Amino acid sequence: MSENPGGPDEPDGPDRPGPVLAVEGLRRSYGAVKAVDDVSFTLPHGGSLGIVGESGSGKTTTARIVVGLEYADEGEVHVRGRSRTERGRGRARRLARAREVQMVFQDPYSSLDPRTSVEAALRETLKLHFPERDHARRVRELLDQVGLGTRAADALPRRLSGGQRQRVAIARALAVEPAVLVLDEAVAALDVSVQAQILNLLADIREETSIGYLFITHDLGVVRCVTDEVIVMRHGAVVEAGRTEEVLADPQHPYTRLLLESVPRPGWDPERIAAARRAL
Ligand SMILES: Nc1ncnc2c1ncn2[C@@H]1O[C@H](COP(=O)(O)OP(=O)(O)OP(=O)(O)O)[C@@H](O)[C@H]1O
Repeated sequence: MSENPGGPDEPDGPDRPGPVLAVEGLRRSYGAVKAVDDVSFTLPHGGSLGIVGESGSGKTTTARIVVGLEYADEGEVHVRGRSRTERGRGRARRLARAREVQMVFQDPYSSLDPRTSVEAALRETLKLHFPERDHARRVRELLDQVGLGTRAADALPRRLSGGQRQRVAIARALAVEPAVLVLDEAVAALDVSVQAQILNLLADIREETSIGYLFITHDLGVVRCVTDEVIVMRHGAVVEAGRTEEVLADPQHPYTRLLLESVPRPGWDPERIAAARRAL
């Protein structure tokens, strides 16, 4: 049987027409809570889309549905034109789904196995997805790509800083050569200077590869830095969407304006923001 579950009908690359990721009419409720309420968006090949909103707005649930960690009550997720919402059967299909979309989580401390060295973690992933390849060479390439020296290769996660761990998590995701990388608050736990390094690294990787990014964040600074387009979520629904620079320079929805005004700066008045929030 073919080990290529994608089959010959799975074209790839930036020249392929259509978005790399298309999300249509997603809905997910938990009891009476509409966590995701009719969310649609597309991500072009090699593009970077931010999903921004406050805690509880439905960003993470949307991301988890895209990755396949959560199911949708309604709606469709397509990667490279192929549906992800049909439940895949069999190991080969599961691996193929994992190769389509990878996720980097907020907490680099809990996302790595404390007993596994960096090199072993990368080798494990490579063995699973590309059993026939030269893993030693690929491990070196991946470490190089995320700016980690060979010294880091032998280290256990606890010997690494938060920024280094996040580099390992990114390398492990890249090892799978996904079409889409979902980053859920991936720099939120890091110091500001380390955040900037990781965001620069992600920008470089996007330039070098045709990978598309879906950035889940509450941080408008992150959105400004690394996304081309943004959608703003509130109470599970998309309230505004557009080019990042346009949305941030000229927000149309009162909630987006409030999010922008909520960023602390000199002369900032939290009382006024709280009143505006109550009025919304
Ligand atoms: N497994 C679950 N069971 C019950 N309710 C849930 C579950 N997951 C999410 N919710 C609820 O769905 C809503 C959206 O949550 P979600 O985590 O997607 O928002 P978010 O914008 O990512 O917030 P945060 O940044 O705090 O994670 C919230 O009201 C949340 O309490």
